[in-house]
Amino acid sequence: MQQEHLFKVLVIGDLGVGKTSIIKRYVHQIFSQHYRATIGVDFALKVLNWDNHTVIRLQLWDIAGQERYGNMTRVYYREAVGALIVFDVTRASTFDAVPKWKDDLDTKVTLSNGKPVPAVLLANKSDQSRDGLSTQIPKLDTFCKENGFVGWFETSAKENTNIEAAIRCLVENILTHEENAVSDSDPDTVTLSGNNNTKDRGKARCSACPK
Ligand SMILES: Nc1nc2c(ncn2[C@@H]2O[C@H](COP(=O)(O)OP(=O)(O)OP(=O)(O)O)[C@@H](O)[C@H]2O)c(=O)[nH]1
Repeated sequence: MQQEHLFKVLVIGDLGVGKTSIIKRYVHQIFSQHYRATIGVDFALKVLNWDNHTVIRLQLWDIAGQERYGNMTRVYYREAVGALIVFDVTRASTFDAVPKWKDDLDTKVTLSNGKPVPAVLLANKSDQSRDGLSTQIPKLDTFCKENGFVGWFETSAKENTNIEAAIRCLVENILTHEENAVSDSDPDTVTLSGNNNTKDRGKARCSACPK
């Protein structure tokens, strides 16, 4: 029997870190150097044929970086089941803002069982030099454990590095949470298996993926 899921996923992080570019690369396979700030929120939909009997509709919410200083995020975050938090490896201030974005997320939305929504950290623009962040990147495993991220990936929207892998990691974690939530009430739950094929390069860690 065919299973369908609709997952609302937030893409958040400071101004200009590459949120829109990551979504455009993932959904439309395009990249542009041209920067146009997102105002408020934008949306994109990606349909994934996850396996032979599972279709996933990913509703990606591209939230403007400037919203960190606004009050709208509570409205945007409602009913989200996962998040990508993005920083720019060329600007340390965008990494310093990551715990603020994570706090914002965790205080404004939780899963139906009260647990935090799974979040994956993206170190974007990995095609550029890491400037002030060269000492932090090797410590991202520890940073993720301390800040409650399920995994992290060095990504490049420009070169299409690790974006599919990062989103697959997030979806695997969302599915795991869903299974746990359903199996609490339904002992006949079917276990889903993810697709782990990847050609992506770059450093990464995902708690739901085989090591
Ligand atoms: N070199 C490089 N540039 C990138 C990458 N991703 C995004 N950019 C550039 O960074 C700039 C900002 O990208 P956006 O995707 O608009 O950033 P954003 O996070 O959506 O910005 P806001 O909507 O203002 O929050 C653009 O000029 C992009 O071309 C990347 O992986 N590598």
